[in-house]
Amino acid sequence: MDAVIEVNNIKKRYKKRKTKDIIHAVNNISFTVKRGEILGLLGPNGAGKTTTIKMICGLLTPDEGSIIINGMNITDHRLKALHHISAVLEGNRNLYWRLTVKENLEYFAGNRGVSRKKAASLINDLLEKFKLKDKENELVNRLSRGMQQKLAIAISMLAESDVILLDEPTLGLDVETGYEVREILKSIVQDYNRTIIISSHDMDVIQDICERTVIINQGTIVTDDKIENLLKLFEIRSYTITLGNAISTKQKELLTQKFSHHIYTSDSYVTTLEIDLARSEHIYDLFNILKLEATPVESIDRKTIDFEQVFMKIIKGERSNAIAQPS
Ligand SMILES: Nc1ncnc2c1ncn2[C@@H]1O[C@H](COP(=O)(O)OP(=O)(O)OP(=O)(O)O)[C@@H](O)[C@H]1O
Repeated sequence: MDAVIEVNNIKKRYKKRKTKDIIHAVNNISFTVKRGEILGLLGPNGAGKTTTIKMICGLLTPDEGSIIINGMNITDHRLKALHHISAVLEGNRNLYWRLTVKENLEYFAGNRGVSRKKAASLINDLLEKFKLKDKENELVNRLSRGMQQKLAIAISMLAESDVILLDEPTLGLDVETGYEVREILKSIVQDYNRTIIISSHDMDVIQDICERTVIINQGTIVTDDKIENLLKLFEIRSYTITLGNAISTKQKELLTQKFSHHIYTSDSYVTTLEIDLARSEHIYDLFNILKLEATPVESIDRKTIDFEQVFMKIIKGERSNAIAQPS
């Protein structure tokens, strides 16, 4: 496998200032990222995403474990390894607000050692690609948040590094600009063969642009899999069953004992049972409960499920044993 990044058993602890309590922000995380991949790093607030990203781009040093970039350990070959990484962490905060769009690009090109000759054509390409050409002479503090975010990502492209790390790149953007940023990120991977790690709370963005996701909760990985697989897995196990009549108290008790995640609704029009099965063969247990009172089954539908629901189920620990455990 052509791994650009290998994260091996990294740990990071913080000490709370007042109480001196230890927080295990990242607790033994391992994953790899292949060239040309867009990996989504997900997790609820405080899960450890930013700490992980900051360790990969060298802003924090892991307490334990190693990070290998293009075969180089960042502890042993810090400068060389970090040369392959660009990060957009707090978007517009890194820009020079009193310089124009073009001046910002020129400044950062010089800063990253791009020759003047090469910089001119590179900057022109980026202005075109990011649809910022007509704003090139505008001061950054006059730009919308979306334009500033696009400029921050364009700047991350100047160093021509293999990997781009993005923390919440669409946060606070309107729908149209958010969409434009997604398209730009996809094309960065396709046209420039870059690798992207993106952290976001926006599941639509993750579902749209990432093939694979690493989900972190309380400093550890709970899932590392293709988004497509996770959707399929949960869709297959989530059913909506319409029943011909209401079920008895005995049946309700058995359902609660057997299936921790189910919703039963019954009114004068319709009786339905929404149920998640940990294993597909558990459907037979359900049929046995229905058979007790000869409850007729009118229809069985697989529930359609979006990635946001999958994410919530995984975070709440409702994932089935069938989900691949991180190695
Ligand atoms: N400098 C710090 N000092 C002490 N604790 C910290 C520090 N930075 C982060 N933490 C704690 O470490 C844990 C992980 O934080 P981190 O910012 O990595 O999470 P996150 O997944 O990026 O969260 P969010 O989505 O809210 O940005 C949290 O409990 C956080 O409060």
